[in-house]
Amino acid sequence: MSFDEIYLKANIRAVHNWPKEGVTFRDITPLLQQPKPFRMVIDALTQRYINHEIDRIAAIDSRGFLIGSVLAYNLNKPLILVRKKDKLPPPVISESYNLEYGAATVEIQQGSCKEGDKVLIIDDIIATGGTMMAASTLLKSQGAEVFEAAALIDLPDLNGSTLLQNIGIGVYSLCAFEGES
Ligand SMILES: O=P(O)(O)OC[C@H]1O[C@H](OP(=O)(O)OP(=O)(O)O)[C@H](O)[C@@H]1O
Ligand SMILES: Nc1ncnc2[nH]cnc12
Repeated sequence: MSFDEIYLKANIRAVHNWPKEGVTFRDITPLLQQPKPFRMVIDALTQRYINHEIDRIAAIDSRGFLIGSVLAYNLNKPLILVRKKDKLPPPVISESYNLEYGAATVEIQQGSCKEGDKVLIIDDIIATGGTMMAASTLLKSQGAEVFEAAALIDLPDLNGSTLLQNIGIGVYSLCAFEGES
């Protein structure tokens, strides 16, 4: 593990049995409350994507907005909001999915991307991969391509990143919690 990964992980709090028994919630609020690790996240993602031909950034409601909007600003790219159900004004398209502790529906506005656009999806965490998968389905239904699915945290034990890679979606994360409670 690199020093940067150890440092980022040290600023993410484990909350056991929340929001449900058996789930270890990875709380990024300590990281957000300190400029240094938050800047590390944004700078690392900016460096990774700055020289790539990406047309748009899609950020996922709500924690993904915190990272994705700053990244879109840094990379000077249009921002697509992938929002929870009934938050975006119509016309929207919807996709439902399961996540580690429940089920949800996400939506994007029709016309938020164009045929052939290369879209980078940003979220805070990949767990089961259901949210990234739903976002990808919505974007692809509009003719866009997913450039990569990027997150601050991966939880490989929940197989989401493997699942995404198996269907041809590249995955990138800055740190992982594996075999850790
Ligand atoms: O890989 P998955 O199993 O889909 O889980 C990851 C998703 O779960 C969390 O979102 P949540 O729905 O809790 O919303 P929030 O960001 O508004 O807290 C997290 O922010 C990711 O979007
Ligand atoms: N374990 C977890 N911690 C934080 N966010 C999550 N989203 C899905 N699973 C999660």
